[in-house]
Amino acid sequence: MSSLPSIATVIGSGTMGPGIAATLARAGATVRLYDISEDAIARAEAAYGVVQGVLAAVDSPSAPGGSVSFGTDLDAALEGTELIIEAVPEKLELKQKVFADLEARIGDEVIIATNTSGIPITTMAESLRVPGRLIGMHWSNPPHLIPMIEIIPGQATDEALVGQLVDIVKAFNYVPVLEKEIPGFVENRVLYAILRECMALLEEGIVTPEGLDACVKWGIGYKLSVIGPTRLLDMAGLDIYQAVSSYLNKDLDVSTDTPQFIKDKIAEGKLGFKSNGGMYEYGEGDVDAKRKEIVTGLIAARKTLSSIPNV
Ligand SMILES: NC(=O)c1ccc[n+]([C@@H]2O[C@H](COP(=O)([O-])OP(=O)(O)OC[C@H]3O[C@@H](n4cnc5c(N)ncnc54)[C@H](O)[C@@H]3O)[C@@H](O)[C@H]2O)c1
Ligand SMILES: Cc1ncc(CO)c(C(=O)O)c1O
Repeated sequence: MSSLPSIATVIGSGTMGPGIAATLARAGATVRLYDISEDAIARAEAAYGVVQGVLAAVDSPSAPGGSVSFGTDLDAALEGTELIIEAVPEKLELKQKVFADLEARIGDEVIIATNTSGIPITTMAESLRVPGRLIGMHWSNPPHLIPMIEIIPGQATDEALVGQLVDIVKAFNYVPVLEKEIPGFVENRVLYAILRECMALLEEGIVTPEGLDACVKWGIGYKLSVIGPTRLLDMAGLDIYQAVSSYLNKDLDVSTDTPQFIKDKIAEGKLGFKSNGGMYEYGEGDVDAKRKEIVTGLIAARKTLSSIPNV
């Protein structure tokens, strides 16, 4: 755990911040979780116990001395910090304002890692006093359960920082995936390619939502959780891939915009779990039950996947 910073600060305690803070703290870091919203901090404090239980259940690496403190005082959150992880909403101007507020308070040696889902690091760094300190650190949701982090240097990122962040990620036993900068990074490019085809199949009435979920979960997710797409091609045979891709690729969806039926749902206020309806409808208590089922499933799957060889 020697590469782990002693003190780290997480900026933004919404969906991602608390799980990120808890993961670092369990590995031994003193973590300060900061938000501008008192309500968000209160929610994060309430959720922290649950997240700690989940980390214990998956046997997440643990070292003594770690802690999370919660607050809306930025100066206090930054005192002595070595690593800042920014997890505020995905808006370039907001992130750049946050970076300016941070840089007014920290020394040049402090690392800023951004959890952006895909805004180019190079663009974000343009407004920084010390552009070399900014690097992409894309956690996957839920961050305390998915043990993989994409690391994306921008054009201005210090070369030494790349290796340093790789070592930090390894120190809490996550898998660092180093990438070149590209919109959406690798994980979301693959996910959005899958989602584009899925939404087109639904829109054309080819399959029901239930059928689609079962097909992707068992036919694709189950297999890919064990072998990965590159190895899958070796298992299937490159000749089979050529035979199928030669007629299928030209038939796949290539739309460049969000599907109209998704836009219509959003216009009706159907956003998913957060509005008790989206792709599916949810009655009283259904969303909480589904959330629990998802966490239980992810815990069980992570334990299993951690216990089998990387093939
Ligand atoms: N939600 C996901 O599944 C997910 C996954 C990977 C990456 N990300 C990325 O992580 C980042 C955060 O996403 P999220 O889903 O946690 O967002 P969120 O909206 O749930 O939470 C953001 C938090 O930031 C706070 N905030 C707003 N302005 C602030 C400021 N100036 N200073 C401090 N805090 C401020 C808000 O009060 C809120 O609590 C985004 O860049 C997002 O794209 C999200
Ligand atoms: C649909 C979707 N879009 C973005 C993200 C975060 O980058 C996720 C996720 O689960 O992490 C997602 O599911």
